[in-house]
Amino acid sequence: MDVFNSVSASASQIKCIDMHTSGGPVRIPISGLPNLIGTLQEQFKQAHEPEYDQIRKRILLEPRGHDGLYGGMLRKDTEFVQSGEADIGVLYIHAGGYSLMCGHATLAISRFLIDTQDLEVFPNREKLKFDKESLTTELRLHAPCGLLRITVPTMSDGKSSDPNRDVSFLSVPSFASALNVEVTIPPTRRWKELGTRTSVTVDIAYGGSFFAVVSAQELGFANGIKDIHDLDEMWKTVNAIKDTISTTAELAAYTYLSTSPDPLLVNGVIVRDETIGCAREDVTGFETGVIFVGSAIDRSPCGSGTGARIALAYARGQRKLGEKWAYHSLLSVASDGHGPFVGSPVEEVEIPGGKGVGSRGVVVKTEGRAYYIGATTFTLEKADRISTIGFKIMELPAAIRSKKAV
Ligand SMILES: O=C(O)[C@H]1NCC[C@@H]1O
Repeated sequence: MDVFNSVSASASQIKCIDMHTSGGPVRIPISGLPNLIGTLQEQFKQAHEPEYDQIRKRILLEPRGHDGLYGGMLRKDTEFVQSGEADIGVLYIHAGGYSLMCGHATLAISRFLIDTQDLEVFPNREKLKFDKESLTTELRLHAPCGLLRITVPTMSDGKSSDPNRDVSFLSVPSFASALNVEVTIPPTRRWKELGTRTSVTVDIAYGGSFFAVVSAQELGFANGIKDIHDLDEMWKTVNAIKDTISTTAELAAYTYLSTSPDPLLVNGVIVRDETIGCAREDVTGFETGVIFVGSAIDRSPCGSGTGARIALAYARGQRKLGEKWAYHSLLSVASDGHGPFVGSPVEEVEIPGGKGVGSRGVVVKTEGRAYYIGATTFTLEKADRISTIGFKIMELPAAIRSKKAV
């Protein structure tokens, strides 16, 4: 224990709680956080500055983390916390940067916020209302995309979360911004399964961030996801779609929010398959999605992508308010159906500034479970020149090419 204790006690330590939501890893730093100030959007911007961003890189990149790792930096002071609209704020972090929304991290962070009684970490913890009847606690989280309203199953002591029941959250309004748009794939970026076709038909929807949604069959995989043998190859396919949307003005126009002057662009591509998945007693249907976000495949069924897919189904008249659907990931299907997210549209709303199909949207409720997997203290020794801001092995060839000869 001597080395364990001395490393844990080092001056440069960052303490983290590690969890996973349906396999999607979530790291929650609870000490050593950057001192960001201002509104949540201002903090979001500041966090990108190298002196602050090195904390994110140190805990999420290699050798301490990996490409698929997500997390949440709790923000005790935001404008919504000051006005009493939120209990606490969060900045979602991942190995590639920062995101507006992360459903799987929200589910994990919410359990942690019920379990912690440490007022240094969560000053408003004692103000949360525990409902003895339903054995749940309500939590309001100020996220970069807006206010999330969360219900956490709680044990009868009111002080700890119940891992045997689903956490759920009501997200910011989700909407379909484009149904059946044709994306013409440049000749050099076409994939084998596309055959002689030159374009694919995709949907674009918002669930806290924008997703392009396309069926595996439309991409040319006749038997759906089962026909996908090489996930590395699939990146080329989804990146061709994503890049074409971003660089084609009339397609990028589908990724605007009225609150933002610039397009937000497509955060991820969801390759869906309605022919596989597993039902649950309380759902009317299911589907499976392989979610390509940033430089990683989502291990979880993707909370923001669940909102986007429900908005699409609702816009097509395929889903009723309150109707539950199970959203599976590759992992939940491979795990005998354990760990889907269950989503349902709960309220139809107007989307400010929305056009056409995007003028109406839905508030989506997403349910899922998160579990603790560890509590870690990371350290940085002064002599260590490699791990200060971490690295991504796949980016090293490009980094070497851009260096001057020494
Ligand atoms: O659950 C989600 O919303 C996220 N999972 C990784 C990428 C998405 O942001």
